[in-house]
Amino acid sequence: MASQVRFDYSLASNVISEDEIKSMEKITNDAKDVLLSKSGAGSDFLGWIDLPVDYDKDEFARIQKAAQKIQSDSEVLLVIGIGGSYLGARAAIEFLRHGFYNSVSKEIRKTPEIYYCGNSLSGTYLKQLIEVVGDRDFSVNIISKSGTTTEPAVAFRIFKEMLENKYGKEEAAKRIYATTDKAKGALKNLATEEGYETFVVPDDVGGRFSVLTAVGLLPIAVSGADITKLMEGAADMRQTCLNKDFAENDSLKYAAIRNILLRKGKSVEILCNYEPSLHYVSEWWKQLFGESEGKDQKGLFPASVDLTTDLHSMGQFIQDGSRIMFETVMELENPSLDVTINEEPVDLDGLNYLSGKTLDFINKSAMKGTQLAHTDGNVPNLSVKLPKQDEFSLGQLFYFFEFACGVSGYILGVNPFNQPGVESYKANMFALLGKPGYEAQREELMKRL
Ligand SMILES: O=P(O)(O)OC[C@H]1O[C@H](O)[C@H](O)[C@@H](O)[C@@H]1O
Repeated sequence: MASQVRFDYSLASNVISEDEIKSMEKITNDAKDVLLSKSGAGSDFLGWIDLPVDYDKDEFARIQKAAQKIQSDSEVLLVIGIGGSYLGARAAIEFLRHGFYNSVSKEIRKTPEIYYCGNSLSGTYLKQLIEVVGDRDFSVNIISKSGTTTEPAVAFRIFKEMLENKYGKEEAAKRIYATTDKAKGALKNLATEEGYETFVVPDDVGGRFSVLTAVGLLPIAVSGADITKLMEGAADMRQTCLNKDFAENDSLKYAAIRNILLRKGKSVEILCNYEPSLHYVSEWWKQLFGESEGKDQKGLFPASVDLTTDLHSMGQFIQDGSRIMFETVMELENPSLDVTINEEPVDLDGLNYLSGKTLDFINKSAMKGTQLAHTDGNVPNLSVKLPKQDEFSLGQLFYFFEFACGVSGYILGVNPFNQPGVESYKANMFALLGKPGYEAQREELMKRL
């Protein structure tokens, strides 16, 4: 059997009793039943459950073809999207491909440079990105499920103009790939009008659960990562999540333990990594859990730290500040690359005690030491073990967290699949920008500024 992403809470066993687990097991199994029987709130957004086995195979082939075309005719790919239309692709590419992807030589990378935009409203960022693209050949993947989100729409308008000026309208259209709703939204209309190749975000898959649709798959494929293996990993984890009982179902256990800790007053979960390549997996995870659970004045606040880096900035607080948090450590068990420390004839820096040791050994020692120190400081420590830095493991990890998130949301008693709270800032922003239809609200807001 292929090695599995696993969950381990043994270091937290001092704060969680067997009785608590027994009673949460029942609640967790009920939540799983609600999820799988599609009888809970938001049940029209459960397309992600079967996605790893039940996806559009023709579209999948089209994604691979489009990726090859982009690889052959572009030095740069711009991925325009925000939130769920951005974080999954970036998480995968940064985890699976070279840590200095855009900086290494083309001979090493072999695929186009990839830059992300439409994930902020900074003019400086866009201006500088235009400079980076320069006069090189480029393509654009505009990704927006709704097709109406302001940040990506603004960035797209700018790069669409740049493409049309460079290649002419007809040729530019062949370098624009639109991933959006199958029928509605401004982007869909634009794509139909201009003849762009389009990919579909299924109706029943919400943005933050969409990494295994064209949303994530096209940029990931362009980067040279193997999207077939990514789907296989997710499918493998799906089997476990759907079919195994609680005792052998780590995703269910993770959902259960985090809810036990929440009910004990731990209101912040910090996802930790010891590999820089996992940074954007944490960013993806924060949206997944934050938007799914943070509502009705409830939910764990999902935070993240990169370690050991942040031990030198946030370590003090975690060890010794307000006792409001627990940690979930993503542990990469077998990194694909490593470095060994050499012996120096004169031990001037005092590091000879590490000679012959690998960085991974030092890193894991730092991790274990930190886990014990934080446990002693009353920060319960959970761990998610990731066997390898490869597509199969990452596919498993994505599904592991998605399934836990759906179950955990139902344990919490919220609708894990909507995000009504996101609209408030948008309405204010539109009013302040003078968007037609927001006149009354604009007047009210202007009085407050
Ligand atoms: O894909 P889009 O429709 O452009 O949405 C992008 C993101 O922005 C929205 O405001 C939602 O809160 C997110 O859930 C979504 O992932």
